[in-house]
Amino acid sequence: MATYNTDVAVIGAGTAGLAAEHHARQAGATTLLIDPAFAGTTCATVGCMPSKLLIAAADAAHGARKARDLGVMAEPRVDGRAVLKRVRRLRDDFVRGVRQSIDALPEGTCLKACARFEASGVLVLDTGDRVEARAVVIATGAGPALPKPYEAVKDHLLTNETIFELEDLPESLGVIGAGPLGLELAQAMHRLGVRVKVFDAGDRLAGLPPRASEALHRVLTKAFLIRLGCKPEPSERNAGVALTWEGGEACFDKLLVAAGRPPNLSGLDLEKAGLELDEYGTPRFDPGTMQCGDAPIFIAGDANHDRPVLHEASDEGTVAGRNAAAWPDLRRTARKVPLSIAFTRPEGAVIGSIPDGPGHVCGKVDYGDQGRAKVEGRVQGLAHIYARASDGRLVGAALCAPGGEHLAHLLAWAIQCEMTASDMLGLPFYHPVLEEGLKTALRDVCRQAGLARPWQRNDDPLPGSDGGVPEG
Ligand SMILES: Cc1cc2nc3c(=O)[nH]c(=O)nc-3n(C[C@H](O)[C@H](O)[C@H](O)COP(=O)(O)OP(=O)(O)OC[C@H]3O[C@@H](n4cnc5c(N)ncnc54)[C@H](O)[C@@H]3O)c2cc1C
Ligand SMILES: NC(=O)c1ccc[n+]([C@@H]2O[C@H](COP(=O)([O-])OP(=O)(O)OC[C@H]3O[C@@H](n4cnc5c(N)ncnc54)[C@H](O)[C@@H]3O)[C@@H](O)[C@H]2O)c1
Repeated sequence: MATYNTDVAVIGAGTAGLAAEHHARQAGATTLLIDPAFAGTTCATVGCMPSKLLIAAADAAHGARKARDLGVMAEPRVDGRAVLKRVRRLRDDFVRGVRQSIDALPEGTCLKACARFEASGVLVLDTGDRVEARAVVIATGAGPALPKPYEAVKDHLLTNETIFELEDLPESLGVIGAGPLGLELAQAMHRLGVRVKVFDAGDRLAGLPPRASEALHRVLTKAFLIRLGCKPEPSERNAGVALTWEGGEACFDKLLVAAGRPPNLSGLDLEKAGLELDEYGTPRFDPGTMQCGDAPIFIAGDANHDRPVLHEASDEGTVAGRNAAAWPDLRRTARKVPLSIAFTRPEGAVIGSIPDGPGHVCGKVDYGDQGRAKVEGRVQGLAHIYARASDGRLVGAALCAPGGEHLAHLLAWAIQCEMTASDMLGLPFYHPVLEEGLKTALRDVCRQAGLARPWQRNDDPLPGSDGGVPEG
């Protein structure tokens, strides 16, 4: 049994943990990085990358099928084994890249073990070794929730940790959870020819505000069933699994459980670290420094359940690592504008803050009537842009729109640059592009906020450019 001494111990070698270790070392600290597997990050192995690879195949199948609307006849034949083989092959390339960066860490940095706290700066490992550290970064990520009723049908369940290992596509798939994870994979599977139905206990899709969620619901339910406000009961049925709900029943080969990803904190014995926990058992922390209370303990990435997306895990790890190394000399960061994107088609996105109540205006555009969207045969969705009524300063937006992943970035950047709707209208908009749709919503903001539009620009609608203003 060894006792290791270090300046900074990082628990978890995912995106947040790797960033924390790197930046603590850059700041001059000695470091130890502890992980039971060093398998690669969630993003590369079972998250962002394999899901987007599956979506890429689904886009290809859908594009071929839709081509006939443009007068091009094609009938796709989906080879499920080949699709999944490509997903894994390219996924493994991404994972190899992560593993190479782990292999390149200075010798002795990595400890292959599961860690838990014995005291504030003391960790015990499941190898029996101990680590004593001046500061600790918790970067243990999150894992799939398994609601109790689903334990009885375990053999038929898939999660994001197993779905990409399938050798072939199932014939049918029930999806529990209409968050980004459930919806992205449900739509991809549907487009690849799998019979899909989605169930969610809540009333929103992909965490979107009501109007954007309704718009996405309208589009997606043209293709497959989505039941909201529904917690079906699972049971074994022949070689598959049945879901029963009030007034209905359906059988599936497999169920994908996408019911959220709570942080991996339960095995850490956080109470021994003396941390104050919130009602979910997550340490209270300062999002400007990532410090937990006033302890020399920092928490980053999905483990803190604050902004569980990749770019935030990376940034939070950077701040946590730097501050752990310099503790008690902490540096505070201003957070980026919140940005989350669900890669459904059309994409759903929430940017900044969605205000509720007076003091704000909401400019709207209907992508059902937008020039470039018509050209592409993608006339679906909307964008709502929120701004302060007093000066038109942009504060947030919700989208369900073709090209939404790009529109969302433009809006996030404009909000972070503290632009007004008029400022944004003053920027170049090429023609004919999906971005032109945003001009309708920005003009709508200017009108409602009594804001002058740039005098030297013609921002009136061009034929076949802007979308219409939706009612309501
Ligand atoms: C299917 C899916 C798709 C996604 N798509 C996107 C997307 O398109 N865009 C986006 O921005 N985000 C996406 N995300 C979210 C993104 O993947 C996560 O926010 C990000 O990977 C979190 O990184 P992390 O470092 O916090 O956790 P992880 O990468 O999960 O790392 C946590 C590490 O901690 C280790 N660990 C756990 N407990 C212990 C312990 N006790 N001791 C030692 N080590 C421990 C684990 O082994 C693991 O290596 C997706 C997630 C999923 C599941
Ligand atoms: N594009 C992206 O950025 C992306 C994609 C996939 C996943 N992710 C991340 O992965 C994490 C997990 O995603 P998620 O979609 O699973 O989480 P989520 O929490 O966003 O959604 C889970 C959904 O499951 C529903 N649910 C929970 N228990 C249920 C039950 N018993 N029956 C029916 N419905 C139930 C909830 O109402 C909720 O809508 C999130 O942190 C997300 O940010 C991100």
